[in-house]
Amino acid sequence: MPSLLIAAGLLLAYVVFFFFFSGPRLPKGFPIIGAKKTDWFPLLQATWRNSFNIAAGINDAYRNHKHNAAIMPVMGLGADTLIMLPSSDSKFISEQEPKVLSLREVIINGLHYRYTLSDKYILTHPLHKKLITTTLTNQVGILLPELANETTVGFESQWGNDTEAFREVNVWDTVGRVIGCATNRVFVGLPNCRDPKLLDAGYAYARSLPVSATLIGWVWEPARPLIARLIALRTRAMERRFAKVLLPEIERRLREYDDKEKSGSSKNDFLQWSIAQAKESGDAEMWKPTTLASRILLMNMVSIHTSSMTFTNVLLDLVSSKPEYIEELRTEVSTVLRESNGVWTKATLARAIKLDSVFRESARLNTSVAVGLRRKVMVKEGITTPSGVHIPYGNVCAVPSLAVLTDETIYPDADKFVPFRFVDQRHNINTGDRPKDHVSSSRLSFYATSTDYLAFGNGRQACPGRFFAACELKLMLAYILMNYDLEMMETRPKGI
Ligand code: HEM
Repeated sequence: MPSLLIAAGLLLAYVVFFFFFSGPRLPKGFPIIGAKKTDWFPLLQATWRNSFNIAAGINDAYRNHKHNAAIMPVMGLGADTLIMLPSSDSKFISEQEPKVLSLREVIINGLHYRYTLSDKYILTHPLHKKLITTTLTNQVGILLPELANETTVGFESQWGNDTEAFREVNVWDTVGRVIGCATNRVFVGLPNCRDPKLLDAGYAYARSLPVSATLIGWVWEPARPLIARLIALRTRAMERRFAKVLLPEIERRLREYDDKEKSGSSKNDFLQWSIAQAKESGDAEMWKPTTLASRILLMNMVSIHTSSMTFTNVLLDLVSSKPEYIEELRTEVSTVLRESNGVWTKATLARAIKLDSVFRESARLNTSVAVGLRRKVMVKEGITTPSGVHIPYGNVCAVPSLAVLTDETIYPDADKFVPFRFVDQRHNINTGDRPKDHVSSSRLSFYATSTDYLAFGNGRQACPGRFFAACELKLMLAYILMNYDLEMMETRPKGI
């Protein structure tokens, strides 16, 4: 009995410490989303409710606190407690530089990279972001044939090429595999991109990381250096496994780079660009083989799950809609391809506006970014937003993006999948005798962000990989449409 009492006392002390004394100073007087008047521990009980039904919390924030801020306690979003701002503050947040409001700090803290990633250098020197925005985005057109080849090889192996009988496939698993190979074709090239050991380790790391990070988040901070390391053992083992497969290739390329420095390498992939970038920086830490391997692992982390989720959703939306939509898409794809002699180029993809709209619409309805524009306040004096909210240093703010993306006043029939919604909007911009407004029209393409469309975030810290992702995913869907018959489903499987 006494030991039970001691355990209960310790638990209570922990809960009180965790929720009332840990973390940054919260602004006072704000309503708590998810709390009820009858709650004994409003913050604690609201955390529980919000974490298990985040959509309800977000919709509550949007409906009931449209013009004022509220506190949203929730586990696992990069902070124990978010300051949910009215969406009218989205523009202001989007415009802030990382040294004022930082997304990276949210990611690093949320995923507890201090314990879950061995190489800290890539966190303090996130040069991969520059490579994504510049080299990767510029090279996408040149890399399309390789992506197309990997798509064909991937689907033939995952879905087969039986022309007689339908076969049931697990979309998430098979698509994840194809995307893993195609993306790594661009990251590390052949033959490593098809190495199941590399793909499995990258995948396992991405799966175990959020679990480890969530568990670490529950550990009392002073005890973390010890306990967190134990929790992260599996995640770190996956990181080592990934590096083990890639290290021989990295070391070979580093030797080749030094030999051929004057003549240049024949490889055109992310690893090669990272080596060149590291060597140009003159900082030997940057070209340590393990640092380069961790950078590629991080790239796998940020790209493959997001892209697989987006693609799985688009496919499920289409097969649960109308066969006419699929036919319209097939007609568009075959027309644009015929016009470019059967070769995919950036321009060919840009002409497939129905294909583009389907992705934008599906990502709107099924966004994985329920809480958008998460940013940590980095300035000691805190920030004051245009809506008049003052957020002290160290807090994490956000906006209810899921609710914005399904707001009837912005997107009529918001709960419905309307695949060509953005094609119609583009036509409305360019009807009549007015000169064609290509700029406004392109603002409705899949990768375009705005305060009303936060599937890729928005502003200075929006997803840098979205141009690449959009090209890769559209190419893959076009392939499926032209090479497979899809059996329609009566009910759209629920996203979990
Ligand atoms: C459909 C697929 C994808 C989706 C839905 C997606 C979504 C996002 C979102 C919502 C953010 C946060 C932006 C913000 O808060 O303003 C983000 C950040 C990021 N994304 Fe993506 N992403 C995708 C694919 C990719 C790919 C393919 C890459 C790499 C090639 C990538 C690299 C990154 C990086 C590095 C960041 C962090 C940016 C920073 O630290 O400032 N993403 N992504």
